[in-house]
Amino acid sequence: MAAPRSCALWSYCGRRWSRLMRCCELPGLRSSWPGGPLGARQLSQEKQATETHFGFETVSEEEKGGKVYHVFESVAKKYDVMNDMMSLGIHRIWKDLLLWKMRPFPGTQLLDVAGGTGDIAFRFLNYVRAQHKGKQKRQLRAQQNLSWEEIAKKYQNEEDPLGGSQVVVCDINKEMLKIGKQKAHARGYKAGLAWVLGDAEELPFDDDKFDVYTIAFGIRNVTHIDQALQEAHRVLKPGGRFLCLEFSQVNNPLISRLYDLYSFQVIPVLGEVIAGDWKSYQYLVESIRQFPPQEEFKEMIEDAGFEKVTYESLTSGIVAIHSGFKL
Ligand SMILES: COc1cc(O)cc(C/C=C(\C)CC/C=C(\C)CC/C=C(\C)CC/C=C(\C)CC/C=C(\C)CC/C=C(\C)CC/C=C(\C)CC/C=C(\C)CC/C=C(\C)CCC=C(C)C)c1O
Ligand SMILES: C[S@@+](CC[C@H](N)C(=O)[O-])C[C@H]1O[C@@H](n2cnc3c(N)ncnc32)[C@H](O)[C@@H]1O
Repeated sequence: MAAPRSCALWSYCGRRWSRLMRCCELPGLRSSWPGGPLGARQLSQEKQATETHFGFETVSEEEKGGKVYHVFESVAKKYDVMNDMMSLGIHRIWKDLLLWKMRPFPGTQLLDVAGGTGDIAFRFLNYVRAQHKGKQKRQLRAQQNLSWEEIAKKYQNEEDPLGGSQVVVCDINKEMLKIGKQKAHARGYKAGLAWVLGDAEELPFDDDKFDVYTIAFGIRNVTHIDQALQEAHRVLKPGGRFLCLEFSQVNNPLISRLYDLYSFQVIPVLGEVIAGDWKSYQYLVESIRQFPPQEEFKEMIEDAGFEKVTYESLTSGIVAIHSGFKL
C-alpha cells in the first residue's frame, strides 16, 4: 500500500514544482536557465512518462485511455440531452461561434477530431451548403439575361450542393460514433461526411491532407496533448488552420465562484438524474480544472509548430477558442 501513496505524493510534488516554476518564468530565462522552467518541464515530462491525471485522480498513462473510453461509452446515449440540460443550450452557441470563426467555403476539407456525435460536422455541412447556395444565386444574378429554362438547367446540373467540401469525423469511441451516425441518418446528412475510428494521438491520415482541423471539448481527454497537437500539425496542409474549442479559465472572480458551485454541486447531480452516471460528470468538472489556462495552452500549440496562434475567451472564459496556422 505504501507504493501508490508515495507515487501520488511524488506526482503531487512534481505538479507543485512545475506550477511554481511557471510562476517564476521570466521572458529571458526561458531557455537558458537549467534549473528553471525548461528543467522543470523536462522533469515533469520524465514523470509524464508514467503518471498522469484522470480528473483529480492520479493514474498511469496506460490506465487513462481506458478510463476515458469508459466515460464516453457510458454517456454516449445521453450525451446530447445532457449537454443541452447542463448548459441550457449555451454549448450550441459556442459551437456556432467556432464555425463562424472557421468561415469555411465550398471546397474546404475539414477533419473534426474527437468529433463524437457530430455536432461540429453537421454545423459545417449546413454552413458550406448555405455558402454554396449563396454563391450560385450570386452567379445566376450576374447572368441576368438567362431564360428560366437555362436557370433551371443550371440548378439541375449542380450535383454537389457542398461544392466539393468534405468533413471527416474521427473519434476513438465506437459508441459516440454510433450515435453520431444515427443522428446523421435521421437528419439526412450523407454526402461529404465520413466517420473514422481513430486516436487523436496517432491519426490514421496522410500528411498535408486537410484545410482545417477542429477539436471541440476533446483535447482535455487526450493523454498526451502535445502528441495530439503534433498530429494536428502533420495532417494539415501548409496554410491549414487548427481550431480548438475547450473549457478554459474563468476570468471573473464572482462568476468563478458561481461556476465552481454549479460545476461541483449541480453537474454531477444532473449526471446521476439524467444519465444515471455521477462519476462521468464528476470526471467532466474535474478534468476542466486540470486543463491548462488560455496562455499556457497557446504556448503548447506554438510548441507543436503552429504560427499566428491566438485565442478568444467566451462566456467569461468558461470556454476559449484557440486558433493557429501551419505556415
Ligand atoms: C463526460 O464528459 C462530458 C460529458 C458531456 O455531456 C459533455 C462534455 C463536454 C462538454 C460540452 C460538449 C459542452 C456542454 C456542457 C456543459 C457546458 C456542461 C459543463 C458545465 C459547466 C462546467 C458549468 C458552466 C455551465 C454553463 C456556463 C452553462 C450555463 C449554466 C447556467 C447559467 C447555470 C444555471 C443553472 C441554474 C440556475 C440551476 C441552479 C444552480 C445552482 C443552485 C447552483 C448555483 C449556480 C448559480 C447561481 C449559477 C451558475 C452560474 C454560472 C455557471 C456562471 C454562468 C455565467 C455566464 C452564463 C456568464 C464532456 O466532456
Ligand atoms: C466531450 S466529447 C466532444 C464531442 C464533440 N466534439 C462535441 O463537441 O460535442 C469528447 C470526445 O472525445 C473523444 N476522445 C477522447 N479521447 C480521444 C482520443 N485520444 N482520440 C480521439 N477522440 C478522443 C471521446 O470519445 C468523445 O467522443
